[in-house]
Amino acid sequence: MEIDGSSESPEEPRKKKGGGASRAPKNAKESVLKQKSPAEFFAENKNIAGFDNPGKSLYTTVRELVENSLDSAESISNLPAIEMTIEEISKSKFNTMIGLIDRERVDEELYDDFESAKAREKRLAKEARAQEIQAKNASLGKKSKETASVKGVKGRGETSFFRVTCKDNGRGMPYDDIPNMFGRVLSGTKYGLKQTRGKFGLGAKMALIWSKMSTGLPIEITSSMRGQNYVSFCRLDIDIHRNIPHVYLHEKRENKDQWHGAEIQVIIEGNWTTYRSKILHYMRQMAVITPYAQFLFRFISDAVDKNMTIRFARRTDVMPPVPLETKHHPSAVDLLLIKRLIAETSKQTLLQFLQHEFVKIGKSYAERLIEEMGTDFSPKMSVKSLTSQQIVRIHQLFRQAKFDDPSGDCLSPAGEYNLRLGIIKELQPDMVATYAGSPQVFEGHPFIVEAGISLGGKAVKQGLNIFRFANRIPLLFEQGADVVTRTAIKRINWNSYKINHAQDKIGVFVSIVSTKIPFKGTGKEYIGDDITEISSAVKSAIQQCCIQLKSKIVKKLQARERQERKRNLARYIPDAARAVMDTLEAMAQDEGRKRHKYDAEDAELLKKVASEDITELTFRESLTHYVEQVDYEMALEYAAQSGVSEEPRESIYLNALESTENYVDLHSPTFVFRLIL
Ligand SMILES: Nc1ncnc2c1ncn2[C@@H]1O[C@H](COP(=O)(O)OP(=O)(O)OP(=O)(O)O)[C@@H](O)[C@H]1O
Repeated sequence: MEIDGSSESPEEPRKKKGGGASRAPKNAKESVLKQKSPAEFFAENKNIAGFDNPGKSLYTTVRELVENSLDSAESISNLPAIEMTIEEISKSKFNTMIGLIDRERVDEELYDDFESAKAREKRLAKEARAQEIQAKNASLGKKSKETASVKGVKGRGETSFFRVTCKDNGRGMPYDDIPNMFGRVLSGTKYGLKQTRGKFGLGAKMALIWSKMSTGLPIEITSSMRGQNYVSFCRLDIDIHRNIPHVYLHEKRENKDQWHGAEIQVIIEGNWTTYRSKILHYMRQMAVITPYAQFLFRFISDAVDKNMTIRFARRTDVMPPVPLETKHHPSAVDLLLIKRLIAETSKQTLLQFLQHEFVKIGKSYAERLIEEMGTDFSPKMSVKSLTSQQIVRIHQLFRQAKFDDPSGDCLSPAGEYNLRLGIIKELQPDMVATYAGSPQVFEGHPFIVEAGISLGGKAVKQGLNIFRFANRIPLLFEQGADVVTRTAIKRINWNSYKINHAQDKIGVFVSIVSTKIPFKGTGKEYIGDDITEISSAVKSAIQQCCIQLKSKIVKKLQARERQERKRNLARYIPDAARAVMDTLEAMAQDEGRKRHKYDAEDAELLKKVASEDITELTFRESLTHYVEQVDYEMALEYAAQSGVSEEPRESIYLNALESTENYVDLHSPTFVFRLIL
C-alpha cells in the first residue's frame, strides 16, 4: 500500500498498526518501498511522548502546555503568570458541538459495558461477599484491599472530553510562524544545545495529534507579541500523512489591551478520575521548583462538586537566568553530529572549524590536534572537503584526546534559594535543608545537582517522599529505577543523621539540570542509575543536606532534653519543699522542748520556721528559682559552645517598593530599621 499524502478521506485503505506491512506481498508491485511521515510515526507510537491512554494524554497535554508557557515567559524575562483550565465536556455536549445527534441505545448487547441479568446477579453477589469480608476485617482492625468488582465494572466508561486551555504572559508567536510551529512535527524554536524543559520537541503538536485522533477537533491559538497592535488567531489541525499544517482560519484581530502572550486551546479525550491526582501533583511540584511563577489551575464540569480552583501564588521575583545555547564539547559528539556540523558551518578551514564549533578547543590546541591527525590533514585545508575516512579519524581523536571539562555557565539551575522557598511554601515543613552542588561533567555534558531535604510538613507521608526534577520539570512516573530514588533508599544511612527513615516524614527533593539529561525508558520519565558521575553527585547533595539537618536535629533534641530535665526537677519541687518543711517544723518543735546546740544560722532558721516567717511556699519559690537559674546557665553554656542559636526568630516587614518615599522601613516588634535609597 502506498500512502497518498493528500488524502485523509474515510475511503482511504486503513493501515494496520506497526506500519501497514501486514499482508504478505503477492507480487513485486506490492512490496514497493513505503514511507511514513514523522507525524504519522508519532500518531502510531504516541506512548513514546506520554500519550499512552486518554488519562495520561490529558496529563501530558496539561504539562506540555504549561511548560511551553513557562519557556515563553522566561525567554523574555517576564515573571510567568499561567492559567490552566480544564473544562469537562459531557458526551452529549460534545456531540452537540460537532453537530452529531445523540442516539439512544437500541441494541444494548452490542455495547462493551453491557451486562446480562445473570452477570449482574453474579457481580452483585460477589460484591456483597467482598463487603462482608471487608466489614469482618474492619471489625478485627485489619486493613483489606478494595476489590476490583467493588470499584466498578469497566474503566472505559470513565473517559470523557475536555477543553484544555493554557494562557500565558510570554513572548507570543509571530503571526506567520504559527501554522508551522503547531502543524508540523519536528519543527520548533528550541532545538540547539542547551538546557531545555522539553523532552522530544513534540509537546503541543502531540496534543494536536491526540485531539485529531480522539475528537477530530482543531487546535486554537491566540497570540500576540510585545508591541503588536493585533492578536493573531489561528485554528488549525495537522495533515498527518503529509506532516503539514491544515489551516481553517488565520486572521489578525484587534489587541485592545496591549496583551502579549499566548492562549492555546485543544479539545481532547481524557480521563480526569484516574489522572486527577497526577495532574494536581504535577502542578504542585511545578510550584515548588518554580516559585517565581504564578499558576491558576481550574477544573470546570457540570458536576459542581468536582469543580476546583487552585492558586499557586508567586513567592519571589528572583528568576533563574535563561539557559544559554552552547557549543558541543568534543567528547560528546558522534560521527553523525560531526558531519552535520561540517555541513552547517560557515567556517572555511579545518583549523577555524575546530576552534569555533566546539568548546574547549583553542587555536594552539586545534593545531596540535591537526598535527596528531596525520600527514593528510593540515590547518588550512577546507573543512568541507574532508572525506568520510578523515571524519572518522577526527572522531576517533576526539574520543581519545584529553579536553578540559565544559563549564556549567550555560546551565540555569533552580537555585538553592528558589528550591528552599518552593519547599517551604508548598509543604510547610518543620525543618528544611538545601544544597547546590557545583557543575560537574558526564560524557562531555555539564550538569548541576541541587537537593533539599525536609522533615514534617503537610501532605507528606511517613517515610521517604521523593520529588524528582530534571531541567526544572517534575518527573512523576517510573520512580523506582530512578537514580534519586535508588540513592535515597540504598545509599544514604539516614540513622547516622538522626533521621528515622521509616517513621519521620521526609521530603527528598533533587533537581538535576544539564544540556543532556540521560533519560531512560521510552517515556523519558526517569534518569538511570548507571552514570557514576550523576549518582555520586546526587548522593553527595543529599548527604550535605542531611549534615545540615543533623546539627539542627541534635540542637532540637538537646533543647528537648533540657526541657524534660527542667520539667522533671520542677515536678519534685512541691514534695521536696514539703519534706524539708516537715523536717524543719519537727526540729523547731523539738527545739522548744530540748535545747539542741545549733549554730547561729541554723537556730535563726528554726526560729523563722517556728514564727512562720519561713513557710513551705518559701521553699517552693526558692527551689523554682534555683531550677530556672541552673537551666539558664546551662543554656548559656550550650550557646557558648555551639554558636548563636537560630531561634527565636521574629518576622520583619518591608514597605511596598512602590511607595513614594525614598526609604524602606524594616519593622520588627523590637526595632525599625530605615534603609535610605
Ligand atoms: N505558549 C507559547 N508561547 C510562545 N511560543 C510557543 C508556545 N507554545 C508553543 N510555542 C512555539 O511553538 C513551538 C512548538 O511547540 P511544541 O510544544 O510543539 O514543541 P517544543 O516546545 O519546541 O518542544 P517541547 O515541548 O518538547 O519543548 C515551540 O518551539 C515554540 O516556539
